[in-house]
Amino acid sequence: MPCRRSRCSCSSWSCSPAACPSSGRCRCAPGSSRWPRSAGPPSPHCSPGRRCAASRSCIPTGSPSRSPWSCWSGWWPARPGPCAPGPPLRPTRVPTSPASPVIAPERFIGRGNVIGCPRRTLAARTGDRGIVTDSVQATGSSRPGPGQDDAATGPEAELKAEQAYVLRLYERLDDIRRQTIQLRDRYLRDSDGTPGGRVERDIAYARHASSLVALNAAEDKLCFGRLDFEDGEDAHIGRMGIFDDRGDQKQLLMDWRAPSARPFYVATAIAPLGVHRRRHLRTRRRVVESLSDEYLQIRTDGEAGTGLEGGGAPLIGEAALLAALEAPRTGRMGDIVETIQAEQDRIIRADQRGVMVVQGGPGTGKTAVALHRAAYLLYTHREQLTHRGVLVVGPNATFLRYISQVLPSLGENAVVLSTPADLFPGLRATVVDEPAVAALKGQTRMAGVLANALLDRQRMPAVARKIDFEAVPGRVLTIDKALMKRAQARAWGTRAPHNQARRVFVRTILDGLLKQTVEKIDSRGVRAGGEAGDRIVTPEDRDALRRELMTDENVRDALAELWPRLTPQTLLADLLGSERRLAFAAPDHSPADRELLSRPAPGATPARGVRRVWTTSDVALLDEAAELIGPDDQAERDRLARERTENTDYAQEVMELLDTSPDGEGEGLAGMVGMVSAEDLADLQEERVTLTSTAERALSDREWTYGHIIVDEAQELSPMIWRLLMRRNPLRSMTLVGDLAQTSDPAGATSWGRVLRPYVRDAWRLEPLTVNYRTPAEIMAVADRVLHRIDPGLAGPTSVREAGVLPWRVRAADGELAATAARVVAQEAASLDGRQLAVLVAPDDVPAVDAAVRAALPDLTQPRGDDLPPVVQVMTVRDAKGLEFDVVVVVEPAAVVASSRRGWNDLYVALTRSTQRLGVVHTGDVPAELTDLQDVPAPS
Ligand SMILES: Nc1ncnc2c1ncn2[C@@H]1O[C@H](COP(=O)(O)OP(=O)(O)OP(=O)(O)O)[C@@H](O)[C@H]1O
Repeated sequence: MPCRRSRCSCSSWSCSPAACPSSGRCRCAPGSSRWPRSAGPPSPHCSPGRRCAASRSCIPTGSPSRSPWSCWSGWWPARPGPCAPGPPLRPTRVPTSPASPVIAPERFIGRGNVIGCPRRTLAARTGDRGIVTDSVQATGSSRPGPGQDDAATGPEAELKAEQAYVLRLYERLDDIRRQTIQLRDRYLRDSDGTPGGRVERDIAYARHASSLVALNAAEDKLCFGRLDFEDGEDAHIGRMGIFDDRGDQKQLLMDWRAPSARPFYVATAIAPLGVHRRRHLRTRRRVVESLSDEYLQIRTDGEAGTGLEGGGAPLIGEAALLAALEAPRTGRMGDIVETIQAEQDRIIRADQRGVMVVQGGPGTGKTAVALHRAAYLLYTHREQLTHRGVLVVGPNATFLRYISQVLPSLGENAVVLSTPADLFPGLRATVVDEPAVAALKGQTRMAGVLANALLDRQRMPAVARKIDFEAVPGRVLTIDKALMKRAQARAWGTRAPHNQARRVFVRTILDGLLKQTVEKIDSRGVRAGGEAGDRIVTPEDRDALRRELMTDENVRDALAELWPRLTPQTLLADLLGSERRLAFAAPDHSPADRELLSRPAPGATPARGVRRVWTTSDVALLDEAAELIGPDDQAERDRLARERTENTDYAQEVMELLDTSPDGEGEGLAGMVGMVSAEDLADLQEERVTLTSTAERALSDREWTYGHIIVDEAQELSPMIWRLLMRRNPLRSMTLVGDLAQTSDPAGATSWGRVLRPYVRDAWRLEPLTVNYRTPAEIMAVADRVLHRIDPGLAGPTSVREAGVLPWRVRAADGELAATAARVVAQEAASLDGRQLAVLVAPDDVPAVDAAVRAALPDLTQPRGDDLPPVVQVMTVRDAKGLEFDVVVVVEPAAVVASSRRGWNDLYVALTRSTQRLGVVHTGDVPAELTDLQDVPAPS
């Protein structure tokens, strides 16, 4: 029998008042005697007949395409098991000791000459030995053009030979481009005009147009490497595969993602993989500017000679790598396809199945690796992934703009980029909750709160509901408690989400009301002298009565009251806006927490007619609510009907316009009038709509499931957002990149195991990144002290290079913080030469510092063309997440630390954004970790 305690949210068939805990609220606990054993009506907390392995209670999710049940903290596990406690909260840094099994066995083995590098890598400075590098740079006179004399010898000859080869590649690229354009245009011309032909034409056109985009993307740095093998073979490596169109159709250029190109990124002198020489080509447009060679044999004849015991990181293509790292930042991230390092390559090419976590400190290339992995997976599993799409989630819109060029530059456009806040179609949440509210809304128990909120809307009143219905004798119909309960039980029995289950609820109530109506009419007939058992109401009358009941306003009102049709927005807005509903749905939250939940975000004033301004933390709640409620089919049908009418009306207008237009330009179309109906034209319009790209369809469909999901800054996501993402990827093919030491979101992660266990148990793999490519060693030494403050057990990544400049600090007089910061920034800006500078401040200091810096540097604080950010920007650390700048000035670090619960993590992030120079401006004391920064006087 169902639980009958008045405030019990369990509704389980196996709970009886006697078995209910004395708390007054019955909770089915896994394995307890109250845990239901036989199938009964679904309850928001119990899953019939099964034990939950991962949580104390479970809720139905109801989407037929997915697992029908999910735990509060994840999906219903495939196999039942015992509840397991999570791992300790303490962030666990990946081991960096040589004994670690996760570190590649190859060790770095030195280098020879590096020409044109202003500074040497730390590994070079420590005198490592092994791979021998030679570089050749083109002089103005040595750059050969087509048909130029090739008589030079030695390095110059090499350069000329490469130039000739590269020109040949570009010729082929031009050929392929021409052919693609011809094909594309032929499809346009030759379409047979039938609806099928038009669809075929559009698909072919889209395919060739996208190939053309990829071909154009390959134009810059088409070829960047070459491998010479010990057996005398060689291969050029580049952005795409190119084959000769003559003779034996030999491969001229190998796509960097092809398996055979792998030695370019991982071969070392210890494991040369058959490679004798690795060559990096630096090109500008179609001109080869320089070459640098690494010989992967161990020398025995000189200083750089033998021995494998060098220290430092296993760098590949050091000259090219250093050139890339020393280059000024542009405000947009670039690809690293020429200089991917071995530990990064391993991650990029890893099996797409399962969940892989890439944990690495600042600047270790997590973002770069994640994006190159997307390109690699699309190349390797093109069919599957273009169809289902790849989703890349980044922390905010600024970050997405920052990385937006990387995949297009690799020729890949079929990727959906989104912030967590944009993952609920049709909603653009920009308002941010207070940290305490965001932390609460991010907790998994909010799933239970929403399930309770829904249950609240499905509760039946304690008294019968009377309905005024004209067609029945006495004009009154009654929905009594028994009928309500029967309808409720049948609706629950469908295990469908709320809106779908409503159909069954409504049908049951209507059946009951119809029965009453018929009985009343029949019994009136008996009273009027008929025989008992006579049927006055014919089957046709029954149908008519049913229709009347369905359309009767009073009946509809009663149904809407008993089992309302809901949207996620109404459910959540009603919940957060009502003390009573919150008290019912969140009984385990303290009154103070419930008050926080109901609090509108600071500065968020709803517009007229809008009940609530949605915040970024509401997105996951809305998605969860949508999962419980299910789509409102009726609303969708109404929308489609409305769209259809609009399209037909529009088409009708076009037809009328053509009919009256004078002959001339529109003649062809005007001639069609009379042959084509407005409906046909409307069909054409709808056809166009269905041909939108995978990315567009995926973004507009909440139930879309992606082939692979990549999450950057994954440590920032709340448990509720993880639930949303897992629903978008039931196959659990995911790459998550992040750094637990950089978590700043109050609801963010402190342990990967804790995040993932509810969804995949322990079946996820950890890949570490250990080398910092961004932050110079001098700055990292300071950041490491802050990291030690966060957790003495953590070790930061090893910087790959020094910048040659020590970090410094300037003390400002009291009340002079903003003005001094502006003077410091102006002084730095004088030598910026187009490089990027960021001023990172605590949120409260942004207005004053921003105003002072803008006043001092009005030109440099304006956005540039091509959607590029200003050269000088003032921002919070949170907004700078994932970004990097040539110069960083941190203003009042103590305020950064004090401004949030994870202030030390924020300071760590702030200190590690710079690629060259770091300065600190402060009034009060700096944190002890920064006291030994070089003290310099304030500029006047
Ligand atoms: N193999 C490489 N070759 C050239 N540049 C690289 C390489 N790896 C990383 N970089 C560069 O190092 C910088 C830092 O990379 P990225 O932003 O991906 O690091 P991250 O680990 O995501 O950093 P954070 O966690 O601090 O945001 C970028 O400019 C990137 O282009």
